[in-house]
Amino acid sequence: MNEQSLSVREAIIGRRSIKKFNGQPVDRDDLMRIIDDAVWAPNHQNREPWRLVVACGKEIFQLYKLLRDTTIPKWKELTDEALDKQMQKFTTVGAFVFVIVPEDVRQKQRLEDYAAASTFIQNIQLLAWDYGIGSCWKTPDFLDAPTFREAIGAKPGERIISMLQLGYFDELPKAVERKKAKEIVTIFGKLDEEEEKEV
Ligand SMILES: Cc1cc2nc3c(=O)[nH]c(=O)nc-3n(C[C@H](O)[C@H](O)[C@H](O)COP(=O)(O)O)c2cc1C
Repeated sequence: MNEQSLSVREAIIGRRSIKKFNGQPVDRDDLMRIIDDAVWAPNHQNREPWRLVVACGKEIFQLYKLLRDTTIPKWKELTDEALDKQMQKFTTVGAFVFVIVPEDVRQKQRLEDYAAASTFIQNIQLLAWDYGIGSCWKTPDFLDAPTFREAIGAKPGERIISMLQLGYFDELPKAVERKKAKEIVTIFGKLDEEEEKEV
């Protein structure tokens, strides 16, 4: 159960993508609570354009097999040790969340739905962070592979937009500096210096 309570600012600034997990499982009830809160994301016309396929708890072992077959096609030729090593990037993850979005044929709606689902995913990441759970939004090419889509249960007209990995970690990665507001903001209507002198 969550005892922490970060401010929104602390969660936004402090969250980092975790790419190295320590193998501790994520409790499914915690994950379901996080998802129940994350759905309060902005979304146009309340379409709630997302559904999730989650692998957490003992079902995660089924997903490992799928990830093995998908990413290491010649796995049978490897020693157990070599296979374990290659699989570590998956087997140390505490939970996987595949986020599936409808691909509306209308471009505006499709973009809106992708944007809304992105805010939903960030909600999951920030809420998880508050539980002490790290995450990384991953978009490997295999998310679009027909065999993988079928195994996950993505239907025609749906897109898997994220393999969200969640789990516990021992090391906090260093943040890469972000641009400051003054580097990315143009004040609309602001006179340039020459014009200001003339006024
Ligand atoms: C749409 C999207 C796709 C991403 N795909 C990957 C990915 O495939 N592999 C990966 O390691 N990180 C991926 N990331 C995570 C970024 O690498 C990470 O957010 C970025 O390095 C900034 O680090 P931070 O999240 O710790 O601030 C993705 C992030 C987003 C938003």
